[in-house]
Amino acid sequence: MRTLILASTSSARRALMDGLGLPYRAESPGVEEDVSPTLSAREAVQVLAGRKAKAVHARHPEAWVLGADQLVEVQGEVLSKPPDREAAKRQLGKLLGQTHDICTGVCLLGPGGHIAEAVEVSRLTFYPVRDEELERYLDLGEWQGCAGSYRVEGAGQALLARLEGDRTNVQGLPMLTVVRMLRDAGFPFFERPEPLKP
Ligand SMILES: Nc1nc2c(ncn2[C@H]2C[C@H](O)[C@@H](COP(=O)(O)OP(=O)(O)OP(=O)(O)O)O2)c(=O)[nH]1
Repeated sequence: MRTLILASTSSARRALMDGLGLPYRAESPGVEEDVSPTLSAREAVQVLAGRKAKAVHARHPEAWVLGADQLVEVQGEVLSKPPDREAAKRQLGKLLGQTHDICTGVCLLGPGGHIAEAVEVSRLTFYPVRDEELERYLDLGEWQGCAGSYRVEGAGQALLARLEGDRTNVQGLPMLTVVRMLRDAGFPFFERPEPLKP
């Protein structure tokens, strides 16, 4: 039985992997997420996804390891997870009434030097909303732990006027791409659980 490790502390990513039904476990990558400011969002998420996967794979070289990283890009500015409510208000102020890209880098490492990498971009357009509505959304706390300060599968979908691309990519893992990577690596799906030994 293959060992698959999700190199992530993200509950959103775990929820997406849980839905897939493949046996896996999660482990914190424990890496610094600083990158050169000269990198674009697409370049940065690829570098960071690889860094996270490599850190966990170095601890478990016989396992398969999936790492991911996500950033928002709006009018040339790159946004990550807001540290507090005020930062989340500033982020959403940049996104409301605008179109932005959310970029997720993924990296699958396996035994024997297997590596697969991809960057998936979804394009979202938000409604312009009044300040009092923005304050009410911020009060829900969906901004916490989310690049861009919104949850597309939560109340945040009320901000969403248009979405182009993989919706799961917005939540943290581009599942169409993740499934392709896992199939290309020969992962079996829908396996029956091994019978309990008497
Ligand atoms: N549930 C949900 N989460 C979102 C949404 N948009 C962004 N996120 C989350 C997914 C990721 O946990 C986070 C992006 O930040 P990172 O890529 O740095 O990952 P994070 O530090 O959370 O975990 P990791 O680095 O994988 O341990 O934002 C959304 O619409 N819904």
